[in-house]
Amino acid sequence: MPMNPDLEKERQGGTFDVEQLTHILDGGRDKTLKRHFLEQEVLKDPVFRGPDTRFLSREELFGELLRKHVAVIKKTQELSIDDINEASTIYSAAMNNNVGPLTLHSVAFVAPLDLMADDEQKKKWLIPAKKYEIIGCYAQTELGHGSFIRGLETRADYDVNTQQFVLNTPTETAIKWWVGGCVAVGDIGPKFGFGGVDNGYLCLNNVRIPRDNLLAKTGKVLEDGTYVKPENPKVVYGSMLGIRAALPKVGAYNLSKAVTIAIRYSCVRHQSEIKPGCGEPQVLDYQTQQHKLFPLLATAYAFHTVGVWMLDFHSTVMNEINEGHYHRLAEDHVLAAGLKAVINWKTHEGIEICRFSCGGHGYSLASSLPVIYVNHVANSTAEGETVILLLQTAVYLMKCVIDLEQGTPLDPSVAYLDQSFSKSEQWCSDVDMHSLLKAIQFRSKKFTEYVSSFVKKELMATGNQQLAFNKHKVILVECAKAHTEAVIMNAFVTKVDEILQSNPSVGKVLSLLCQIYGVTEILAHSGDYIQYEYLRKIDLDNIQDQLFKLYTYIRPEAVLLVDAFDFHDEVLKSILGRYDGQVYENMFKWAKASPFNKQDQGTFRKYIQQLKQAKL
Ligand SMILES: CCCCCCC/C=C/C(=O)SCCNC(=O)CCNC(=O)[C@H](O)C(C)(C)COP(=O)(O)OP(=O)(O)OC[C@H]1O[C@@H](n2cnc3c(N)ncnc32)[C@H](O)[C@@H]1OP(=O)(O)O
Ligand SMILES: Cc1cc2nc3c(=O)[nH]c(=O)nc-3n(C[C@H](O)[C@H](O)[C@H](O)COP(=O)(O)OP(=O)(O)OC[C@H]3O[C@@H](n4cnc5c(N)ncnc54)[C@H](O)[C@@H]3O)c2cc1C
Repeated sequence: MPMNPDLEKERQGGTFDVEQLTHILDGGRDKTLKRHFLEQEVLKDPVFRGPDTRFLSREELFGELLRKHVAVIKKTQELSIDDINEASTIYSAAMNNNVGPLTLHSVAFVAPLDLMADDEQKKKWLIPAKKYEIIGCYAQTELGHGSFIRGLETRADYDVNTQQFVLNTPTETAIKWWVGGCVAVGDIGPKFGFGGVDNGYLCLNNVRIPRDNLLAKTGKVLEDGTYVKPENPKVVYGSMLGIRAALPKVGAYNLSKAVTIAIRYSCVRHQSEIKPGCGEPQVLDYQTQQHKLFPLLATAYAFHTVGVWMLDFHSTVMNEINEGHYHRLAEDHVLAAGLKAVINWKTHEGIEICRFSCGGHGYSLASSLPVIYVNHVANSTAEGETVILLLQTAVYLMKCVIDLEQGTPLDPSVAYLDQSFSKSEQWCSDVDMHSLLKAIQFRSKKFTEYVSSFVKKELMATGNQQLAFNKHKVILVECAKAHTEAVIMNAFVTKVDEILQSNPSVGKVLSLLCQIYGVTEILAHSGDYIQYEYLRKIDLDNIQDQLFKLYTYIRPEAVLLVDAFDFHDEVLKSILGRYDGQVYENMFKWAKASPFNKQDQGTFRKYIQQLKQAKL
């Protein structure tokens, strides 16, 4: 199909090599080539062809996705793929923006086995689980409790005579609920999205399991029922850490899809007139459309950068723990918690803004933006609800303030809390990314000190830490968000500095995005900067001008920056986001193909005719 002339023109501009940026995003040219190969292995294989999942009922969708997910597993085994990113490429190429039914098996069943099973148990369960010879799920949440793990009611009573645990869900609120991939007892019913996963319920009534079913690499129960505590009790929470550490990159992936769709479509869509008689401009030429989408484009790059960094950090900590070193578990936990919470929340807001920016066609499943949204938004609840996780990060920051007072060294990701910040010169409208980072770190430091003063006062008054925290949860959450933004901006600036050395033209365009991210974050909290006397009104006015100026620099690069995400049309599965920009013809073709247009529903005659007979 010929290229839409608008997109063709967009692709003639730009100041950087798109392919080189794709290689950077993938982690190198070889990884890009391998990704292309794996995508083609899926796209050319007829087993992955099937009905458009956007037209399917819940039951049909589950069946079709299970069929495809099994084919993904077979293809992954056939190609002997064990790299997580490569396996994800095969999965994403097949799933059409859905979550596959066996996802929980790999992310929530295999991972804890890897982390907490001893060698014997690994042989017995981990090896067959990795081969899908046994399928598992993660049944932690109950009807009555999800966030508050210490409130879970399920019982596991040890029967010393039979060396067994007797499992019971003694109350209705104890029923295991939301269990993804739980095909045992029942499905919890239709959901907002996640239609590909059969989230189930599980009632346990004197279910007996052998003593050695308790994963024994950390804690264990001896034959006489004695419980041997793990060296570090918190490692038991580690099974939730793995998914949380991966979800920032999942957020970046989903936001990258949404901005690709919205920016390409905004170049194809012409609407209204700026100068009468001079034709309808591309909607991306409106400053308001740029204000919706360019901060999100910058955010997608920022989230990808910090998502890759988080996964590397987590993998290093897990290797340390496997060797018995737990000193970085706390930092890993609060980084994963804060990044998972902030990134997934801002991503689902961003996907919605992308949908809105496509007008009516964004609301159609033809755009796939609703599909991407409803499947992504679960990530702000699943694997740790947003506020719950931010509170974890906030409590850690309160401890950092005490550590600072006591002269205890801080973890690297919070070292800036021990720095002094000063800004004397007036900001003009070309503030560099390092100065923006310093400002964001300054705000986080001041906010942490401010919140800590309230918590301390409350602690003095009540002597109860939980009460003190509970009274100030709103500002504790904001404090955790401020710190997480400092982590994100630091990762982005560090990566862009590195790229400026290796590939100046790519680095330069990314530094513009980094400035957009930083300026947007500062303007979103301008009151704090005035209150802490770090910025004056003139500074804020100047960086507002800077933001609009940055939009003019990014405008000619925008399509190339989303092309660099390199989503194959079959992976993006969006008519608005097609690489060739041939939207209208394909929208009409897609609509005509809808089953709703295929068979005469018969309902018209059945009901409307009655009205006519009723002599209106
Ligand atoms: C492609 C997308 C796929 C997505 C699939 C999604 C599938 C979804 C699966 C699920 O949803 S599984 C269920 C997830 N459930 C949760 O996340 C529950 C959230 N709640 C908790 O984690 C805990 O209740 C809590 C909020 C952490 C509270 O724990 P607790 O009541 O024990 O009190 P605290 O004092 O806060 O914590 C004790 C101690 O432990 C440290 N800690 C807590 N969590 C972790 C962890 N994950 N890793 C390491 N350390 C942890 C915490 O910092 C405290 O340390 P100290 O302060 O005592 O030093
Ligand atoms: C798509 C999806 C898939 C899932 N898959 C699984 C799975 O496979 N296995 C599994 O075990 N679970 C699963 N879950 C459950 C998930 O882990 C829980 O929903 C999540 O942990 C939130 O707990 P909750 O539902 O009890 O919400 P609640 O904790 O009841 O939250 C309700 C509200 O109360 C607030 N709140 C709660 N506690 C506090 C507090 N201490 N301070 C301040 N505010 C508070 C929360 O912020 C929230 O606004 C899944 C959930 C979803 C949506």
